[in-house]
Amino acid sequence: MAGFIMTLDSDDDAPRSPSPPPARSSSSKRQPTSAPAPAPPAQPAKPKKLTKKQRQKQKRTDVGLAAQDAESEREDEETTARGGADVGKMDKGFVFDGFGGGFVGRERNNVWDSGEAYIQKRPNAMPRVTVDEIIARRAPEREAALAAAEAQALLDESDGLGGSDDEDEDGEELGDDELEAEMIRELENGELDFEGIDEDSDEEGAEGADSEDEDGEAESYEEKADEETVAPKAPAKKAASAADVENDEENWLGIGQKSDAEDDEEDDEEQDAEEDAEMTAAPSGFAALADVNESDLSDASDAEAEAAAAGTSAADAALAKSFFTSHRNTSTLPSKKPLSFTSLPSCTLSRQLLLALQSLNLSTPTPIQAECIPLAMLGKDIVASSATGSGKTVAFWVGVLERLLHRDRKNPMTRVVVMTPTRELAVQVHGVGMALARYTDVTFCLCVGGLSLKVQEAELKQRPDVVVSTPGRLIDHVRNTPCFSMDGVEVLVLDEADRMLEEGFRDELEEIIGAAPRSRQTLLFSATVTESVQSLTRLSMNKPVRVKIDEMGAAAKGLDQEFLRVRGDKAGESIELNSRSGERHREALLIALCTRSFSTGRTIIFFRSKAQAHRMKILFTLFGQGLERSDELHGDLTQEQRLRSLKRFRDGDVGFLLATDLASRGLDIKGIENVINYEMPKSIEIYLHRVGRTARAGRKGRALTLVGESDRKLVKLAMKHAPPESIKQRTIPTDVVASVSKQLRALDGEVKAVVQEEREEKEIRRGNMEIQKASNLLEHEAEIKSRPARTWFQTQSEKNAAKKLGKDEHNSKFPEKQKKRAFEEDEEPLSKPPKRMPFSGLSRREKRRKMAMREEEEDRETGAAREVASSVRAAKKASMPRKITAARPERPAGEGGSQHKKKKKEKVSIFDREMGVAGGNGPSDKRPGKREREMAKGGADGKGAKQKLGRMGPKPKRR
Ligand SMILES: Nc1ncnc2c1ncn2[C@@H]1O[C@H](COP(=O)(O)OP(=O)(O)OP(=O)(O)O)[C@@H](O)[C@H]1O
Repeated sequence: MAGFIMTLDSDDDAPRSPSPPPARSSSSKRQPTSAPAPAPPAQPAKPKKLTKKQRQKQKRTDVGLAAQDAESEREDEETTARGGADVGKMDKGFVFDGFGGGFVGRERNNVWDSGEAYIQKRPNAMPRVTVDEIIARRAPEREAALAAAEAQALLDESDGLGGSDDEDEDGEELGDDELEAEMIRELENGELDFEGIDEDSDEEGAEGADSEDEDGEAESYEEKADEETVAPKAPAKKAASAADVENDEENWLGIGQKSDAEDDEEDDEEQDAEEDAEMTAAPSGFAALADVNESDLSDASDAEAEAAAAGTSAADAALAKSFFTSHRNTSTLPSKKPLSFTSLPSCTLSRQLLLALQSLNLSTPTPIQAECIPLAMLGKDIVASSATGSGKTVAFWVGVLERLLHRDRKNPMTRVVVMTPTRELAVQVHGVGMALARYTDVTFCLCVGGLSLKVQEAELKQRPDVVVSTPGRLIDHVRNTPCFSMDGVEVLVLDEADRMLEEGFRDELEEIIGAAPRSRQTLLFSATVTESVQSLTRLSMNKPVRVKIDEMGAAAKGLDQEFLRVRGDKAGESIELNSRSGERHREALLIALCTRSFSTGRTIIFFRSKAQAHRMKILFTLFGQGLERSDELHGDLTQEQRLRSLKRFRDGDVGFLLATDLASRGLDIKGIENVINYEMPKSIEIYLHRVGRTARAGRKGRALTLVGESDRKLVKLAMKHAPPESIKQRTIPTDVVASVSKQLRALDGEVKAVVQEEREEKEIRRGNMEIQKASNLLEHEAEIKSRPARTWFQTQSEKNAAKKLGKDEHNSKFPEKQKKRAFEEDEEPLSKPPKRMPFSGLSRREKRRKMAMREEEEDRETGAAREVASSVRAAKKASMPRKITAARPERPAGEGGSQHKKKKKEKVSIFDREMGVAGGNGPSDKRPGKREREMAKGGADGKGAKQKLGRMGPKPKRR
């Protein structure tokens, strides 16, 4: 991680006036203090000899003046810059006065880099080979293959066989080309969705770089697109359906259409007929969204959907009334003059914090800040929500830090815990806190998974005032780090609170709440705070104040939302219904978009699964044309890789970040201009958080979502809270997608080869790890064994169950068909039926039975190995010191068996025993089994029996 630079305490724009010491991470005396600006050479009129003390005083004054001058100059520059067009407007008259969109950048501190100090240093660890490296490694091979293919094509052409692909290629190739040709035919016939570009996308089309020739070809695409829009190429017999599709395309978002009662009546019959047709014949797919009001989305279901999205019901509303302390936003009243951080109502911020805010170019509080800071300083519990990018992080930090400035310094302990759902967000929040506390003596520790436990333990020993953490690592420290406890916690902050209250975090949250004192202050922040009081009651809050700035479901003000409709490969078929070909089309669409309309600026692309994001990274790199400037961000990477990806994206080294929902919440990266959703998540919350990565802090941004038929409800919800002019429909020219699709198909072999190499690399790495582990164990056995085992509050199965629950909850927000769509790396030709899993289609019971049988078979096969293992176990047990107990009378032979046997023996009546009956309930004289006979032979102490048992091999599994 040599690339990481700690610039947190760089003094680039820190005021040079005398200031309190900078905030530090508890172990980090590592931060150098701000260097004073060089003093200008003093030119006294009459040189006069000064004493040492006077000289020092003079120097200090000069430095102070110089710093003040520099500061005021900088302020002038900033004021000019702020007047520029870059400053966006927020509702309720608020205008972001800073540059916004990131505490990172030229003049800001790289708050993200605060995680660098915690990166785990494993000198012996084998480095992971990235996709880029593998593809670079394979470059010569690939070039050779391409050259060979070209030569072959030339040869074929000269032989007169090259005219038709269908005739001259071998079987496999022919199949692919046939499919390709068919697809192009369908596209041309209007059966597929990729229609001509519309007016909205003209501009972008012109900007876009093309696949082969950056300028010329892009223009020609555009021309074609225009032609297609005006007069779509379609065979005569298809003309009618193509026109239908065209109409459908034109109004499917319903922009500018009103659901008037009159129109309703007129349209009703038509719609009914359409709906019927949709239900019976091949559905026309994505019926115009303009009709959504009248068709399947009735007002009632609308309200339902919204209530579901907001998590509310009438009962909830009543409960909420009694649960919350009523609060009226005062800072957003129309009559109210714009506030500043120095004139917040009923609170005065300390100088240190004001200086820090100023150094971050923050002078006017956003509405959420103006409301929450005074309440937080009063020690109130808060449940706060406002749109993405509206400054919630500063809103909680300022109040918390202000309270900390009045702490009892003689009694150091962790008083504030801030929790976030993801590690990256924790790094960011920690960085912002450090930046705001730079002129205070407040100490911090970042405790997140994937980063060094040792560094964290060392810092926790120093009793930092603030711990920023993810839930899992926090619990780990509470249980296993002796010097850390949550007994002194006075403030608990849950950032992205609604996510933290989801099932996946439920148990962990309960554990943390249980560990913190009841008297603490609890602050909950999110753009989509849950309205369900039920889940909030779990946090045992004390009459919280509900601060709500924006409507639930509202996206950031400067956001343009575009939707690109995706259909399946047959007319009217939704993309979800034919997964594999559907996936191919989406891939082609995405690549076409990224090479044309989204080729400039920074774009974050969201995928539902890690596999999808990774596959797309391979495709992007192989496809080239600017797409190789991309990185992936998901849970399959190491923490170091994750942070590095973010850094490269932030610094503009890569233009595309291919991410999972890991990056959907909270991340504040300056300069993200575009967000693309590879598919629509099935919840408005996830959608809002994803698209909220752009258009932050009053800036402009663009979000594009590929939508299928089943996404209609959500598209409508997204449209509901957005101004109509911010909603756009995008289409891509048919031939562009077809051409991309063809190129992607040509890459299939290479993709497989890369995946194979990755697999091999992984195996090698795993093998090396095992060797490393074994040699560590041999070398440091005593030390390793003497370490106390780390404990966890759940058993492994409980942990797995909780994990699964969380996953299920997240997945439930995607359509059923998409859930199964996880792309298989070893993809089969489209014509083949999907691969069936073993035992798929069987009932659960039958499946279990079959699995048990298979296990048994395996057991039998590996019987020899098991026998050895169990003999070793038995020998070990035998060599263990025995418990010293009072001597027992020797049992008669055959009675020293297992617990199970003992129980059986207990049932034998005294009468039977005296009569010498071997066992059983009656005098039936059941013949002793093989085990009993072995035991009887083994002697009274049972030792021999155990050894024999080992030799006998594993006990057969119960059916
Ligand atoms: N008072 C302010 N004036 C100007 N810019 C601000 C102000 N407060 C915060 N910002 C800027 O707003 C950006 C977004 O802030 P922040 O990350 O806190 O948003 P958020 O509301 O937490 O978003 P999300 O819901 O996505 O987590 C930051 O980059 C910051 O620079």
